[in-house]
Amino acid sequence: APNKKSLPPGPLTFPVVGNFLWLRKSSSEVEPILRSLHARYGPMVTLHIGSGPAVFVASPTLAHEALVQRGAVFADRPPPSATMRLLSSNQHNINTSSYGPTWRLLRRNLTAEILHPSRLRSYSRARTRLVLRKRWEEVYELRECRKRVLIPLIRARLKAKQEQLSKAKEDGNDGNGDWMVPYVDTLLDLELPEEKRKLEEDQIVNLCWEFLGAGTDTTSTALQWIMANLVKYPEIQERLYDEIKSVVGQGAEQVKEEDLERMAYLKAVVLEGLRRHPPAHFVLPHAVKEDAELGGYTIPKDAIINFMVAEMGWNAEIWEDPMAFKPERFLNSAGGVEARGFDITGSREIKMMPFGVGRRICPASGFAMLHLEYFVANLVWLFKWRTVAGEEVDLSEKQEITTVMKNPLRAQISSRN
Ligand code: HEM
Repeated sequence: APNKKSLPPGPLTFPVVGNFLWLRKSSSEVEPILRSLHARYGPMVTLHIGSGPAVFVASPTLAHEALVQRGAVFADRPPPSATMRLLSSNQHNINTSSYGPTWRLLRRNLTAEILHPSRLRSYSRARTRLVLRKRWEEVYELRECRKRVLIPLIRARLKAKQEQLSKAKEDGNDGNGDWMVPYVDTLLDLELPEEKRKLEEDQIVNLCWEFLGAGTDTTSTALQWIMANLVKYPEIQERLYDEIKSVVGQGAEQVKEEDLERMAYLKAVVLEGLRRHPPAHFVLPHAVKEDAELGGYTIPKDAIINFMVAEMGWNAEIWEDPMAFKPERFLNSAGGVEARGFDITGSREIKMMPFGVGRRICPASGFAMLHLEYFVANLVWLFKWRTVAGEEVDLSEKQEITTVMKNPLRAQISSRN
């Protein structure tokens, strides 16, 4: 029986250099090792890496207990490293701030003002247009698009933002429809709870960076995985095309946001993409403010605790034939409803958690779902996607900031009309 006073089991020493905080390289080296440690020791294991112990939880039931049932206990973040403190303007952004009033204020500002349904439409249109407007070459690389369009865009925006910020008060310029401006405006108005003062300029730039950074790589990675599967499995793409046609009607110029909720198979395709290929294989590191118990073990307050997102989505006790890409697993026998009603927040039970769950769940999960549906629907409605002659879609993974395709998707696309 586990000793109630002890950390979860694990190897005594573990020769990994690097840190887990930002899901970088080391996590891809550690993931297969963790898998075998879980097979040997059970659903919770401890690794001693860097400064303190890091506990990894593979069980959806224990994740639900920690993050949902006892959410407030497990909602903290570990103290940042010196570098991270600098990069986050001393923890003045959402993902690094500890569980408390500053975190709550910044997070509420984002969800209430920016990710609010009334604003979603213009954001998602602006971002979607970026990709759809691109010249579509016969063979097109989505990842190239990420590099060529999104990253320069972020750089330009940030630069522009810094310039705009210094001018913002004088000319009240809305930056010519610049879609970041409303967020900046909300940030200019905020007063920090403990310090009773407005945000400083670098903190505002930092929050904009978080907004762009957290949303761009994750979303484009998910999109690429989904499109890769639609190229690899043309019958799924055709079924999706048929569903879109039945909703928007022959000859429709594009799929509109309001059409999406009538497309159950579309939602199933996006969910299956996030289950089989979650962009983040782990959540961001969590911590507890006081020593806490979980699964019969102690989680000390200096430990990192993380949850194995990808493992949960691939759990054979929950998902039949888990490594196969089968959107219809989300449909009920009547062909709908279940996918539309699927609870991605895991509030009742966790079957997958691509956005995390509980207090620290991705604040943009709804936005990201909507955006992915909008992208996928339009890309399939406007173009037929096929493998490039003589090539096969390779679903091998590679760890970057997110888990991306080792061999980026290449596809032959042709206009549908
Ligand atoms: C497919 C797209 C996305 C995926 C898969 C995703 C996934 C995640 C995950 C796994 C976490 C960590 C949860 C935890 O630590 O427990 C997270 C946190 C976060 N995400 Fe997302 N995300 C996506 C899109 C976005 C977008 C579009 C934005 C912003 C517009 C965003 C903003 C954030 C922020 C601010 C946090 C930190 C939350 C906190 O610490 O309270 N994400 N996301």
